[in-house]
Amino acid sequence: MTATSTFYQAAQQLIAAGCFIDGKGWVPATSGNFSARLADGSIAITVSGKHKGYLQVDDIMLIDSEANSLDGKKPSAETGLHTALYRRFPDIHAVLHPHPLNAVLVSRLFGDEIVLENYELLKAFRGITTHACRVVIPIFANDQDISRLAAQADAYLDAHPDCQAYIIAGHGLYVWGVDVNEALRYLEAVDFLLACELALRLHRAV
Ligand SMILES: CSCCC(=O)C(=O)COP(=O)(O)O
Ligand SMILES: [Zn+2]
Repeated sequence: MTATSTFYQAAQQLIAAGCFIDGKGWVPATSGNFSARLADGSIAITVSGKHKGYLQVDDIMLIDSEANSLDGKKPSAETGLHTALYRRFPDIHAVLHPHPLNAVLVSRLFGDEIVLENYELLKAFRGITTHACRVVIPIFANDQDISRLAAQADAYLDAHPDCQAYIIAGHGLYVWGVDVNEALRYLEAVDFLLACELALRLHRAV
């Protein structure tokens, strides 16, 4: 397969992911960004400022592993968070960052993490084979300085290498996977589980 067709294939996957994610209402008002790492180590990523539900091939661009544009286009403002995840996890090939309502609400109501336990849907995560386990999703303070935000995530991931998603407070969610489909599965699972925790919190409050 040529480098071009690999890019085209990745772009099609990100476009389809954007349609699906937008259908769920998870990328309002041009929010969010998506990327896929190609076989040669370059990264297909959404151009900054595009509506992620209406992406065209032209709205996906190519960067190197250091976040340098390879085609003159302007990558996502949050590119540094994507490249930091690809550097850390050699096996992942997709990073999805939506702004789902449930993740934003959780970040307002819970502290610096949310603990998910005893849910069958936890088996959506790679390596989890039983509901009887504990998955922690950290909540980081938002920061307009993406290098500082990446350092915050890196410090956490150093200590918690099995972490599969994080929330940025008042902002959104990051998930990653071996491919776009796995990252999408994690996104759907996390959103469902956050909705469960929010409903429980509401139920206990009344
Ligand atoms: C309009 S949302 C503010 C920026 C943001 O958080 C985001 O996810 C989209 O930024 P991008 O540069 O990737 O379009
Ligand atoms: Zn964002």
